[in-house]
Amino acid sequence: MCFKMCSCNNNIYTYEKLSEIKDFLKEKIKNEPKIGIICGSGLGSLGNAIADAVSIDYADIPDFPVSTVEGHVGRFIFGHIRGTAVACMQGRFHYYEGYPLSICAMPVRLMKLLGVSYLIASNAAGGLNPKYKVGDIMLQKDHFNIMGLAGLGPHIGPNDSRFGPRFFPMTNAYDESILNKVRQIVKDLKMENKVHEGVYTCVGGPNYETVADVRALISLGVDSVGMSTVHEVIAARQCGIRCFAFSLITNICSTEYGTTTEDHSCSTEVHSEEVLKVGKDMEDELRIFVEEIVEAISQDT
Ligand SMILES: O=P(O)(O)O[C@@H]1C[C@H](O)[C@@H](CO)O1
Ligand SMILES: Nc1nc2[nH]cnc2c(=O)[nH]1
Repeated sequence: MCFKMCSCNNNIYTYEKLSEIKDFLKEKIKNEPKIGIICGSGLGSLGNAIADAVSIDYADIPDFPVSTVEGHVGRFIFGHIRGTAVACMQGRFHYYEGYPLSICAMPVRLMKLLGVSYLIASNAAGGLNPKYKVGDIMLQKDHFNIMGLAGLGPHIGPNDSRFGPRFFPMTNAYDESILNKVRQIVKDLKMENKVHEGVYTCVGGPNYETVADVRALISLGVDSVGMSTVHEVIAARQCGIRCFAFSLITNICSTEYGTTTEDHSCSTEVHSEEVLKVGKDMEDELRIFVEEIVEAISQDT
């Protein structure tokens, strides 16, 4: 299948096509997943604690895109976390890979067809809020949809109401009742010193931000910047999935021009190696954090 799409959005992932993919997956999995989990860059190990795991590589799913980025394995893991059936994406699709936002967010619609009613999305992000440190976690209280303001979204083009209404609110995009449960988990796990709440934004990437970009985003009230999640949450809210998302702060975005070192790099530059390393360093702590969240959500009826 050709993944090229024009901006007028002839979405190849129609309801019928996603139903075919759903049927293909359903034959391979034992239980209907209740919670969908999307692992951010370097955070794939969140899926390693899944019991009764059935792994399905994206490459083995008919007509499915593939992950092209380091830190994104490119497979679904279906199974259980603390007794709750989950569908975990070890690898997501990004706009900068050349996929339109409708394809980047398509797996969320697929998860809905599989039975998912809650989404936990994670991302690696740069910290803009001066209080943030590398290794901190930012619970997404909200997002600022820069790409949407520029007319890009997962839902541009003809609307199939089986995926949800044409117009829908985003006022409570991030579910307050899940956030309350997570606030309690943060206290119980004694993580208050490294957990914040803030506003995330997704930019097109794949380059990181200039100093001017960073200063502008800060002035707009944004606390963390990445290259994903927003369009996934939009697709999720359109089809009625309740959402929780968090950023792992993998680097601090620089508001000052750095000094150039002898090898012509810059003292304040961010590199993808450090982004992935911070994810790796945090994997055990984050896995427990996500397990607790799954358990708390599963008590919600
Ligand atoms: O998939 P996420 O949003 O975690 O990935 C972020 C954005 C880029 O893909 C990558 C940059 O290092 O991390
Ligand atoms: N756009 C963006 N994405 C990131 N992902 C991890 N760190 C960053 C960052 O600083 N900027």
